[in-house]
Amino acid sequence: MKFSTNRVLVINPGATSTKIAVYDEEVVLLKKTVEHPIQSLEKFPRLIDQYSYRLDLILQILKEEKIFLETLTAVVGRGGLLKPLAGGTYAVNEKMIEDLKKAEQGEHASNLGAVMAANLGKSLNIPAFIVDPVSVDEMEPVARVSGLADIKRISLSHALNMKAVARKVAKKMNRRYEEANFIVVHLGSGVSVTPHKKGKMIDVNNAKAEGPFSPDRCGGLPADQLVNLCFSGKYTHEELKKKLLGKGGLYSYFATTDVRQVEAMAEDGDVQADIVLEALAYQVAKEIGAMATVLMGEVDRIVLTGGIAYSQRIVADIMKRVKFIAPVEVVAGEEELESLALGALRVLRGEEAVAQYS
Ligand SMILES: Nc1ncnc2c1ncn2[C@@H]1O[C@H](COP(=O)(O)OP(=O)(O)OP(=O)(O)O)[C@@H](O)[C@H]1O
Ligand SMILES: CCCC(=O)O
Repeated sequence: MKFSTNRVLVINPGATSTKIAVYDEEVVLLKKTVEHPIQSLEKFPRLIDQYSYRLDLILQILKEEKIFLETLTAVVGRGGLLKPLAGGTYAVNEKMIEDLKKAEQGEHASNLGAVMAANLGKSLNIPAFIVDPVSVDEMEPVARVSGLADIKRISLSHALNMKAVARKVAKKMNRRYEEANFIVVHLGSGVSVTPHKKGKMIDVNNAKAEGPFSPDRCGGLPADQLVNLCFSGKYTHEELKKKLLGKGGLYSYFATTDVRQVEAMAEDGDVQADIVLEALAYQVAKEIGAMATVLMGEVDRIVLTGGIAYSQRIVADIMKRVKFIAPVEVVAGEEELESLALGALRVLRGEEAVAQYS
């Protein structure tokens, strides 16, 4: 029997875990994180091959929690590395699944979200969606120019959390997201700094390759020295890619991606830990300054979000450098499950038109 209210299953696959939730309208019925030990994942040659393994675990949890599949009215998954597309809630379709399976834009755990949602949606005969995937691209033409004709700047970011948080802050200000200007900074394992101009992310540091360094990524590097490193013979192509993305940033200095551990080292008198932490905040602040020029100084709020926004030290270090630009709002942590549910609900309630991927 279907519920008269909307009951939405939310699936957010991450690198080493799958987070799921069930919402009855905006009320959380279930929230769970299933950890995937590295040994369970490494037997799959490609990320997409993990699909049945992860889906079976989700179905098992729903069974244990006595949430019957026939009571679901929609399913929403995190969207992955699709073709560049505008923000919004998208119906999952064949073309999307084809592109994600081919992973032409790259492998990312979130690529599994739409695939799992599609399968469940089809078998239960309910709509399946994704919301604001990593490849949301609302950049203005001028932002795409890199400075080398062979290379075009691309938009890969924590769009889902940043757009949801910006909507939340706009609501608190009694404004519509589409009517205000924000600089939103996601401070997670990766860092995204985005100017949102009246509801559009008109520029962004590609969180996989540019901007500030992060706990596990190097961010933008001096090009000349990077080229020398590439041809030094010390690393294969794969090794270097992993070094820059996964073993870069804080990890490259301290063999940990945990900001709290590096903070503890700094408190114990480790001078390098102290400087590198300050540099993280310094680089983020510098990027915020750059994005303020993108918005020509018309910034209603700077918003800091993501796990590192729990760090009083880093937040204070960023704030002291950027508070002259606009008031700073801190929304620590991420609310990706809620953001996915709300995106699906906006469409189910007819508040937003569903977008089509082609
Ligand atoms: N209380 C805290 N103080 C300082 N740092 C923290 C705190 N809690 C979490 N972090 C840091 O936040 C980072 C992880 O953030 P988050 O959970 O948003 O990232 P993620 O989900 O792993 O990756 P991403 O957000 O890039 O998709 C880690 O470096 C962690 O050490
Ligand atoms: C590439 C931005 C998204 C992520 O790092 O998870």
